[in-house]
Amino acid sequence: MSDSPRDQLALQLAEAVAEALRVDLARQDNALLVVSGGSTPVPFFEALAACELPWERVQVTLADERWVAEAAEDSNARLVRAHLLQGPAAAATFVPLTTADATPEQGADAVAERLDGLAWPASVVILGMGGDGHTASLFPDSRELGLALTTDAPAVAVRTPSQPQPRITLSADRLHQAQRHILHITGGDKRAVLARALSGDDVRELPIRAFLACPLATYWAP
Ligand SMILES: O=C(O)[C@H](O)[C@@H](O)[C@H](O)[C@H](O)COP(=O)(O)O
Repeated sequence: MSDSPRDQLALQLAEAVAEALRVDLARQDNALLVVSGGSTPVPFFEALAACELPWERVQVTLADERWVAEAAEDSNARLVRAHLLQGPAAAATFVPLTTADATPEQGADAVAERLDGLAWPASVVILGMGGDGHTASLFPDSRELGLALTTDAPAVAVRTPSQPQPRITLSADRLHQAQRHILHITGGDKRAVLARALSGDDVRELPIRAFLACPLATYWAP
C-alpha cells in the first residue's frame, strides 16, 4: 500500500473498523460489518483483509447492490469477494444482496429474510457518497426514495433514471441499526457536497443527510 493520503486513510479506517469489531466480538458471538461498493472502498477492503480478526465470527453484507450477476464488472459482491474476502478474511460470512430472480422486486423478500438472520445492530456501517449526495442506493432521483427513507423493511428495490441498472438498497431504517456509522469519501468535490449537506436539512435533495446525525465519523482524504 502506498503512502498516498488515500491509502493512509484506508489504513486508518481499516484499523478503526478492526478495533470496533474486536470490541464487539469480546461481548457477542458474531459481529456484522455493512460495507458500500463503488471505487473508494478498494484500498480500505485490502487493508482490512490484512487485519488480525476472528474472521469466522465476522459477518459482512452490503449497503446496496446493483441487480447484476456477481461475475459482472460492476457487482459490489464481486468487489467485496475480490478485495476484502481474501486470505484469512475469506472465513467471514458474506451475505450478498442479489438472488437468481430477474428483478430486485422479485428478490427483495428473499434478501430481507437473509438480512434478518444477521447480527443486528451492525457493529459498523460504512457509507460512501456520490456527487449527487446519494448514499447506498438512496438516490435523489429514485422513484422509491421516499419508501426507502420511511419503510421498516430491511431492503428496497430501487430504479433510478441516473443509474443503468435496477438496484437493491438497505433501507434508511436498517442502515441506522448500527453502533457506528462511518462515511468514507475522497476528493474535494465530495467534501464540498458534504459541506452542502451539513448546511441544509432536505434529505430528499441530498440523501446523505439521513445519516448526518447518527453520529457519523467522516474519513476523508484529498
Ligand atoms: O453501489 C454503489 O455504488 C455504492 O454503494 C454507492 O453508494 C457508492 O458508495 C457511491 O456511489 C460512491 O461511489 P465511488 O466510491 O465509486 O465514488
